Amino acid sequence: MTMTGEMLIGGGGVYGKGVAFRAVDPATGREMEPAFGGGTEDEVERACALAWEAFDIFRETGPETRARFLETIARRILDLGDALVERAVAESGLPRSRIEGERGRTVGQLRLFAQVVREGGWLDAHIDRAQPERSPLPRPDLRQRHIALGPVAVFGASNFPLAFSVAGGDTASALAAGCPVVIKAHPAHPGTSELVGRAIQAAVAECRLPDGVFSMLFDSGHAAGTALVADWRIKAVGFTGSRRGGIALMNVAAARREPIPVYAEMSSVNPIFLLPAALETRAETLGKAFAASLTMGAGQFCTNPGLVLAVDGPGLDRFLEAASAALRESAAATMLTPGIHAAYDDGVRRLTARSDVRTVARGQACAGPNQCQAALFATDAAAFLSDPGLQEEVFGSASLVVRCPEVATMRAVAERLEGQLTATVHTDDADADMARQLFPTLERKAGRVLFNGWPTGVEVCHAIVHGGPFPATSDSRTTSVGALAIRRFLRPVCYQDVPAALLPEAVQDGNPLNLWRRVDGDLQGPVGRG
Ligand SMILES: NC(=O)C1=CN([C@@H]2O[C@H](COP(=O)(O)OP(=O)(O)OC[C@H]3O[C@@H](n4cnc5c(N)ncnc54)[C@H](OP(=O)(O)O)[C@@H]3O)[C@@H](O)[C@H]2O)C=CC1
Ligand SMILES: O=C(O)CCC(=O)C(=O)O
Repeated sequence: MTMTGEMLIGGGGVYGKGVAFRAVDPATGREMEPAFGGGTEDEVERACALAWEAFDIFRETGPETRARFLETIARRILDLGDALVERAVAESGLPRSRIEGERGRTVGQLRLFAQVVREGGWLDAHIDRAQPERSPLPRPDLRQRHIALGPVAVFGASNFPLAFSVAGGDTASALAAGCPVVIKAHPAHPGTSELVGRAIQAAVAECRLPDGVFSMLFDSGHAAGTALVADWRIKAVGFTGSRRGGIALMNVAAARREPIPVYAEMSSVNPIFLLPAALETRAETLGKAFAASLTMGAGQFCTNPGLVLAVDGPGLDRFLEAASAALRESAAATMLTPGIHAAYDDGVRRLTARSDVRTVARGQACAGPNQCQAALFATDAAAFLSDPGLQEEVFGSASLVVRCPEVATMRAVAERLEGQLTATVHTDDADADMARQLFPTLERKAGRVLFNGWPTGVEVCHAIVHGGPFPATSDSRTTSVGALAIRRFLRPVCYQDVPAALLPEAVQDGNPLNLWRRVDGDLQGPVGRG
């Protein structure tokens, strides 16, 4: 498949009339062909009009049709073969093995949502039958199911060119819910986006769905993305990126005549709590494993361990020695874009310049453009508690260790943290009481609490939560990874005394979709699915 630089509007390709841009290979700093035409409000208008036209038909497609559509997208992404992998490697600077793994995750995610759609639990069907004889008032017939919210705008993320981009988790979950998707591709990987977008477009045609189910826009500035979120036909937004970008889009969504939900995953430093007995027994192992988690993918994960809390003492010293030794050995790695690299260097410079922060170790020096040289810093709890600026994420392989005088201070620091995607505790048996005391705070602060592991690497499954209180996300009630993500794009509708002939299948008397349903308060299983 050749790249044209076109946006995909419904079934067609349109070369944008806005400012054109090219992808940059961050490993060489060189621009790549072709040039991609930036979108204008005309293309946003057309994509939204088509999505709206497609909405009523798409949301009422049966579970089997929608599941097959998701599986067809997965197959067509795999059919792109090496061309996709090579382009994604060149545009992101990420190693081939990582991109191949990410492709597997993307395809697995689409297939997981196919399974979720078929199973039907997302419809959450309830029936409370009429009680005409009830006194003092009769009860009407009431039935409830969930329906798709409407067309969804998805902003592709820079740091996952496949799994959080054009066919990533936001797109898969929105399509699974029955929402057409208009994606604003990330300008860091437009070629990868076009290839994947064309695979989705071909899947739409193969499954004979309306063209407007999927469109993809480019934007070389913020105008098209802003117009997309402001368009009345868009009913929700999925975003992964910076706090500034996420908040800007939340403000656009909130200022509309009809405000809409924005599910933005933004900023997290993912605190690691090293409890005393764990440090005592395995400080060296912890230090080495921490450095591996910190430097994975040049630290360009929102789950990167950017903050470490421990009680000051010999255990922490041993941890720092081991982590520093591993970091000093770590090669500098290419970052995703020149902009992300510049932001990283700025953040490191800011910390280095502070008198209350000590530079503990740096990774190997940069050997090419846009490289991340890992950095480990330390401060004390008093300094950390007195300056909220020390909580700010430095996106990349940088982390700050906070030395606490006692365990109670670790709790005090935990209480002052902003919302997080993850919180991790390293414990041994002798730490059990302290872990129990910390636990309620961590549950309040984070979407995922982990013990004796590292936060990088998110499992795509039913139980995962990749979310958390602000600023980790804009809405802590849900997740952007895993099966539960479909809920973001659904809303309940109640049908009161609606004639049988008009009732949707999910709440018809004969249970034609063979669902689990709650009928008059009792959970009833589908035939043959016990
Ligand atoms: N926590 C996390 O998961 C991640 C955090 N980041 C952070 O974000 C920084 C920049 O990376 P990037 O991925 O480009 O994230 P951004 O938030 O800058 O951009 C993400 C997407 O949103 C668009 N966008 C940003 N601001 C606006 C706005 N005001 N109005 C309309 N659209 C907007 C961007 O368009 P355009 O590119 O045209 O500006 C891009 O398509 C990193 O240095 C890092 O700090 C990045 C990735 C993941
Ligand atoms: O660590 C992961 O697998 C997911 C991380 C993520 O969502 C992100 O970095 O944006």
